[in-house]
Amino acid sequence: MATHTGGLTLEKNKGRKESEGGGKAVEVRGLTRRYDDRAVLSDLDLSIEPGEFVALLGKSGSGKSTLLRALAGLDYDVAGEGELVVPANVSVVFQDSRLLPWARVLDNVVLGLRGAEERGRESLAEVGLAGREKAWPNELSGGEQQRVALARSLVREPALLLADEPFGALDALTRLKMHVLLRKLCAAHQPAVLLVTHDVDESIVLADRVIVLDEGRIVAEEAIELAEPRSPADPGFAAVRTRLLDALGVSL
Ligand SMILES: Nc1ncnc2c1ncn2[C@@H]1O[C@H](COP(=O)(O)OP(=O)(O)OP(=O)(O)O)[C@@H](O)[C@H]1O
Repeated sequence: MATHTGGLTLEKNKGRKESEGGGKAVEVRGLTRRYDDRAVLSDLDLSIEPGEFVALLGKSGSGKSTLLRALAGLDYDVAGEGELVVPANVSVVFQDSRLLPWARVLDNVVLGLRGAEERGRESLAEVGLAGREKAWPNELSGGEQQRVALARSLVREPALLLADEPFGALDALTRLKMHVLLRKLCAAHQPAVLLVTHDVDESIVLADRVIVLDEGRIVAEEAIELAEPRSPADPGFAAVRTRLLDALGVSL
């Protein structure tokens, strides 16, 4: 649906198509997005393989969330061009869990899914919350609420998981535990993942590939091929970190 404001043509989810299976999990071609004539994504190309984990780093305002919203089908207030092909089944996790406060934990997980209670219980067990099905969201810690958000995403077996700083509000120790959990969940479910993060070490620990965005363009890309378990103590880890920080304009 197109609307007109101030001479710009705004079109909901312009150029976004659902793939018919097979091929890449994500294919972005020539994606440009503008707010008030200012391009925040410029002619961006990106593809993600099925099951591939891609982390997206970039300074504040570099366009990370704009890209994620475009992939999620949530950019209805922005002008632009380009083509995006994404799977039909996409789940999104945000920095805040966005649980419904009036629904119990299990109901949050299976909301909108028919006959999925057993799968919902299994998902909660997978994220370490067996026995908490009947709790209310406000009875859980921030980390536990994010676990529920992950269970709610994964119970839908998404072909693409989009995560916008999902651990950004958690303390350092909880964040490390969530890294271990997310790696385990991704190994089990194999979604393609695009994770937006400000945390360079988090990107290296989790991703198969790290991309750096600056002013709406990809300025660096690193395939992460480190020995497991990945450790910041590994000299290879430190070398990747230095290159990524350099791309982010931070010199040590
Ligand atoms: N609704 C909007 N109207 C106008 N400008 C916007 C709007 N949303 C985002 N922008 C601008 O687009 C640019 C990119 O924003 P975006 O949220 O994608 O950045 P980001 O890389 O995710 O930043 P952060 O790391 O701070 O979340 C910013 O300069 C922002 O001010």
